[in-house]
Amino acid sequence: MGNIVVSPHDKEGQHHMMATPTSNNPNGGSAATAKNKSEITVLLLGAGESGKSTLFKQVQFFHGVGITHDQERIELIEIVRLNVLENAKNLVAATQHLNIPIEQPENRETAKLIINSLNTNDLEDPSWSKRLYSLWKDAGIQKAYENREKFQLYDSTEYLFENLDRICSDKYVPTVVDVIRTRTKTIGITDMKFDVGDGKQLRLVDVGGQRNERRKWIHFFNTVDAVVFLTSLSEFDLNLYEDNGYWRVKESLRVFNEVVNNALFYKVPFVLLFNKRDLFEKKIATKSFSKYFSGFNEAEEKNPVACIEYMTKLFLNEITEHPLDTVSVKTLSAIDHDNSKQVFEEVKQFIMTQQHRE
Ligand SMILES: Nc1nc2c(ncn2[C@@H]2O[C@H](COP(=O)(O)OP(=O)(O)OP(=O)(O)O)[C@@H](O)[C@H]2O)c(=O)[nH]1
Ligand SMILES: [Mg+2]
Repeated sequence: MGNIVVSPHDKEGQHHMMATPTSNNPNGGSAATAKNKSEITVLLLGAGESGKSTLFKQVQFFHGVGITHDQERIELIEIVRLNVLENAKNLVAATQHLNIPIEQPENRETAKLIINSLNTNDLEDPSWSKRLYSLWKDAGIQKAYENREKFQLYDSTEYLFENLDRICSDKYVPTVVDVIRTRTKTIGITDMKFDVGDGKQLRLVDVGGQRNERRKWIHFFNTVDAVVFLTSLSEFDLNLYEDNGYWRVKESLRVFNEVVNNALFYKVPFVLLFNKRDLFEKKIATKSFSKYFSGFNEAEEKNPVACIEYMTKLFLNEITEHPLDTVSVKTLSAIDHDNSKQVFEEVKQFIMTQQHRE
């Protein structure tokens, strides 16, 4: 894999980690306006929190793009600590909504400060590591955490609380894993380019997946050479962040249907990535999968392969207008560096092979 040029074109400046601007064009450089034969544009699509940016960051990392500037480090520290605070706030709020008492008096004090006044600067203090960890271990907070399908909580909550020692140190430097585990909803678009041989470059485009971000997708549809659609396997018991009464799986199927059957994508190589396999396998060990899918055989609900086969059929049934021989289905655990590398390599090979067929 040769040179890499990374160009974040994030109009609203929300998601620009570890990248060096190469263009000021808010539409995303030349490929967005004039199709360049030597450039293969691959669009990452999917609903919010499906893992698009996580995969994008992994691709950046395995192309050698690291955290290079002090300013980026400062921004990342802020993002990681903000994730800690948001998770802590959501957990405390959940104890109130679910009527679960926080057991220890000192943890109740910490909870009050979290809701009323704590900010990210306060977290640059090891005493907060102890206080937040004690709160995390409180029986009341743990009970709320066990019921996390009833409210909104980031997937990396446990990871962040288990790493408070580092995160609340004044010497804290975010690691690659911290960056992969941290959530920032994407607003606008981010892209990167890298050589893929034969004098071609692959341009990977990450967009925001939440409802109000999706109207921006259409701007790319004319220029896309392949689509990678992510959906989270572990969202079967969750509702949307932006609409707490709407089932995430239903949303994901709906968006998939709209995209895969779009006339502009007819014959465009299409990859369906079932992400968060790690979380999914943990979840089905303790939660009933069949409760959410009336057509699924309850006797099979602890078997991940059977569950994934079922999900695959569910998604493939949505395809009415797209030739099935240009669709590939894979599973992924985007927080796993090696798995991401292997799966992305397979995705790339699939797209390149499809390109040669044209
Ligand atoms: N455990 C686990 N967590 C994951 C996986 N993929 C992503 N995550 C986490 O899920 C959260 C959301 O991932 P993002 O990559 O931000 O999701 P997105 O699709 O870009 O979301 P939007 O930008 O809102 O569209 C992050 O905290 C990630 O660390 C996975 O395979 N396993
Ligand atoms: Mg994103």
